[in-house]
Amino acid sequence: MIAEVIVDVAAHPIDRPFDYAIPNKLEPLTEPGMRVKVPFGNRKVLGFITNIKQTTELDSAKIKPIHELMDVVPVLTPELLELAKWMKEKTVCFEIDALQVMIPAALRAKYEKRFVLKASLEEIAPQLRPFFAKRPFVRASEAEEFFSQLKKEMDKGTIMADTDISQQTAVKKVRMIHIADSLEQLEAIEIRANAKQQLKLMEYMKANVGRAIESAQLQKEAGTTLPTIYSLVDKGAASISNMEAYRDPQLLAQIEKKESLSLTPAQQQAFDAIRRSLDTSRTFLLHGITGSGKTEIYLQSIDQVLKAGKEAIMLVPEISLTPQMTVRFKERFGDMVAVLHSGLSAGEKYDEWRKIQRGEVKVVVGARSAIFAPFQNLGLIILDEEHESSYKQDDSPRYHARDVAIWRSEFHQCPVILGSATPSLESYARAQKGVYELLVLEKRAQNQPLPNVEIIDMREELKKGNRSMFSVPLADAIRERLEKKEQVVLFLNKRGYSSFVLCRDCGTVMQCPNCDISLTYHRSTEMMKCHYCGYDEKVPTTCPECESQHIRFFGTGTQKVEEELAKVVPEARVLRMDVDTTRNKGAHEKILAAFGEGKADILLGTQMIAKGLDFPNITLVGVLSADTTLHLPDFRAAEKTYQLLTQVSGRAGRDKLPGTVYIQSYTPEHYAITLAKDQLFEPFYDQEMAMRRASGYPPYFYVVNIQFTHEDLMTVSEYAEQTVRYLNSQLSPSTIIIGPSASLIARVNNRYRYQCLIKYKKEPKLSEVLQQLIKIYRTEWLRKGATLSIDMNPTSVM
Ligand SMILES: Nc1ncnc2c1ncn2[C@@H]1O[C@H](COP(=O)(O)OP(=O)(O)OP(=O)(O)O)[C@@H](O)[C@H]1O
Ligand SMILES: [Zn+2]
Repeated sequence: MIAEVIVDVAAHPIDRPFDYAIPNKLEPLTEPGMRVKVPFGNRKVLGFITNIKQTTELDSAKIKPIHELMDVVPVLTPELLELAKWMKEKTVCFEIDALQVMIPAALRAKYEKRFVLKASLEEIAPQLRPFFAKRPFVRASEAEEFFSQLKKEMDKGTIMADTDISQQTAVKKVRMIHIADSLEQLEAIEIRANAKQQLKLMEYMKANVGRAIESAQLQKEAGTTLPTIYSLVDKGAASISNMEAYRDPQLLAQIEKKESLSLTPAQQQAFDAIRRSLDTSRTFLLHGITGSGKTEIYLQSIDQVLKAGKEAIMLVPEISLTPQMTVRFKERFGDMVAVLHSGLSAGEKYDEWRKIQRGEVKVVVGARSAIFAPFQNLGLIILDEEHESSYKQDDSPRYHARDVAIWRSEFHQCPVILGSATPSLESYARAQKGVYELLVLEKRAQNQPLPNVEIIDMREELKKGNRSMFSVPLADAIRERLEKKEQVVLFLNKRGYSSFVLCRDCGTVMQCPNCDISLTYHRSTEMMKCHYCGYDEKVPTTCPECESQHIRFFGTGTQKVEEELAKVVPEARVLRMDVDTTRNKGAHEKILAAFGEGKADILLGTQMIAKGLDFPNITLVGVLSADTTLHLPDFRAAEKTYQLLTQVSGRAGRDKLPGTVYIQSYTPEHYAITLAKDQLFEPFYDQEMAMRRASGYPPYFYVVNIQFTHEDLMTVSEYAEQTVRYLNSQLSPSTIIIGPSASLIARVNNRYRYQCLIKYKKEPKLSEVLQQLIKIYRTEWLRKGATLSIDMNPTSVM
């Protein structure tokens, strides 16, 4: 038998499976979807079996055997293997990348450098012998000190360098103690009268005949120690076994079950439409204003699916959204829910994934990659906040979870729900055309009014002499809420700029030496850091250009806002939520829980607090600067600004207390801001669509972004130019090719970046042309140190 294997070798010019012989003894065990270790060139690499067949066209004498089967049960279902082929085609990626992204990191290939002994122990240098005494190989990390000696041995041929796949043992094991089944058996055991500890444990065991208990738990309950347990085990009072266990990622210990709410008429109508279509691959766009009760519709739809014996995937955009959402799902579905997001450790993710694979859970709540949950009987897929750009992966495979969801829904004949208060233009346009079915919730769940939104012209504030980042009305409103013991959310739209270090005398801004970007100032460590390559250095005391001592940080990071805020309302208790304060595991949950319990008056944060928060006591939301996303050189700038403002405004007045929002802006007349004021989505949609039509951007045109990098500026621009010439000669005349031009950040990590853009309406040859381009790249440019990335339907073109 022959296995077709997709190997983990990225640089190969042609992306295709390779044939390997299945050794006889492995034959009955081998199935498609399993991981294997196979020889490739003079290395061993990881691969995935995608097919098993009887014959090969290759010379059977030359065909190499599979080295090792790495799974007992396939990690990929036939459906996912098929999906990978589709992703390769649609996103122009390597099939191996598509396969790897579908499984938890713990199962992905990890290669380990090591040194293998090729002679007898006596033949190598004495200092090296202890290393090889135990095993015939040594890991590179273990022998760092002896590298020069190892090199000498390698020259002699007594030791060889090698890489191997390290199999991670990610399964957690716990020690179980099984107390003997019969009381007689226990009573027959003799214990010396002075062995107090053993006697005490024996009493416990007699009261718990036949029980199996985790060792740690037993030690706690019986007030005993492991040696004592072992001595009774030796006497035959109990037996020990190791049992596989799951890590529990839930910081939220006890969650009580909650019943479903009775739906409002509007919710009922949307729910009925979904319920009627549970056996079809229909896509719904649930457009409901903030606080309109979309989540309740998700929950009740999933309930229907579970009753029909099927499974559901619930996607949320970011980890910060997950805690509240997770709680709501656990309240409703208890142990049926697995959670998958980037805040979990690799082991925790692997455990959650195994629960899905084994059918022990029926629902998964997770971020983007949870779309690959290996359910086999899917009944519903939901994308909450479907407009979020985090649903698109920004490195290979550059897939969009929405596209994958729709592919899987066709495979399983089940519906997809795309939910949002601010749908993406693409989705809304499809709903207008009838490709998606539009469901609308126009009112908040309990008829609460939308918050009253005020736009504040910061230019006027400046004219009045207010140089602070808080306008007078916002500062007054904050004070008023503090008096009434209500809560405030302050939102800093930080994307696109942050604090940098500037010399006030000569104007020099501290730049990263490797990238064309300024360094970001980190107050807690007094360091300046490059967010692109990780370079960091201490803030200098004098300017490196003019030696002035007036070198300061500039800009508005959250820390700076926090300081200013303390001047406005010194008595306020403030919680800050940004990249810095959420670095530790579980930090999101803790901050949000503290705020929910009223332990702070003000929650100050970046993008991560803009959506999902559902706290009854928030009555004021302040947006410190609405403009930062608006002026980014990107065709989605207005859309993103509108979405953000709507989302963040929606955090106010969700319960009984009415909400107010202040949006501060230097361009208050921009339509993205004026229309966000009243959450007027349709007018915004119409206006933005007109802009997109005029400038030839999605959803009127499809866009492909092609980016090159190279250490040498001339080389990279040369490749980009060749590409543009090639595209022009191949693609149809109605297709527009823009560029080549240097990217917005023209150099990262000492590599120059160039890009070009394809805009097309219909381009039957596109896939073929791009494949050809990739082939040129892989056979020529790659060897000369270039990288090429192709992004189909990019979320941004910066
Ligand atoms: N049928 C209902 N009866 C009573 N309360 C409801 C009902 N549906 C939803 N709610 C409540 O209304 C609030 C808002 O609902 P939910 O969070 O589901 O809205 P959403 O549309 O998902 O909001 P957003 O998009 O702003 O996050 C919640 O506190 C929820 O418990
Ligand atoms: Zn850098």
